[in-house]
Amino acid sequence: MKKIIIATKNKGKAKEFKELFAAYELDAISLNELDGIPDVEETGSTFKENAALKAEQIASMLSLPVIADDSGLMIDALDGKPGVYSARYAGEDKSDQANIDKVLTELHNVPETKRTAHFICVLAVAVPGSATTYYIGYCHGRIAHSPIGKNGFGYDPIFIPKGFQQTMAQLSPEEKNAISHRRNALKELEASLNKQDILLDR
Ligand SMILES: O=c1[nH]c(=O)c2ncn([C@@H]3O[C@H](COP(=O)(O)OP(=O)(O)OP(=O)(O)O)[C@@H](O)[C@H]3O)c2[nH]1
Ligand SMILES: [Mg+2]
Repeated sequence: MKKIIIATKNKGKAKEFKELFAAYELDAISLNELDGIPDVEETGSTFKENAALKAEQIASMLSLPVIADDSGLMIDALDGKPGVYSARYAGEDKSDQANIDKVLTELHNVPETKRTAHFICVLAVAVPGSATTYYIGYCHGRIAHSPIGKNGFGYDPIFIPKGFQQTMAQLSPEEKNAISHRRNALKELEASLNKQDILLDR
């Protein structure tokens, strides 16, 4: 099976990319499967900048084509927060539980109709010697009043996708992968997947 490298150390993302790329008969290799890859500092102020930093630094380190995902949750009542800081919203230790608690506290007293939010995923494709390309996907929904469900990762237990009555964490992996921001970004990339030199033969 051909391989593709995804510059992430997030186990939830890595699992979803394995599942999503399997549909294209591609094996998505995350940084957790490679030895000695340092963390890339996410110093950008936009999803695009951070996705580029991750993809380009790892691509130049490995001299191989690399895809990176920078993603997050944007809540309308919080002026788009947690946004680019989604992973570290409640602190540097990147605790999903603490992030969820912080969001629910901030949305305390915000009524149903004002709890709208969306996930965003920006994929950056870095190929050594070529200009980096970008693909964006969204998933719209609203924030629940309490966490429910055990699937997924991050804010999934408090995110109810549009058209659903359950949280993302109550959906099966197949259901999430059919509607997620990551899926929608990958749909944009799909057309150039075979055109671009981003697949590894070994
Ligand atoms: O409920 C969720 N379902 C999702 O599908 C999802 N996608 C992103 N997020 C949140 O946004 C941060 C990304 O930050 P991020 O792109 O910097 O990734 P990260 O730091 O976790 O790993 P890496 O890929 O950088 O190694 C994550 O940690 C999560 O908090 C999600 N939450
Ligand atoms: Mg990160």
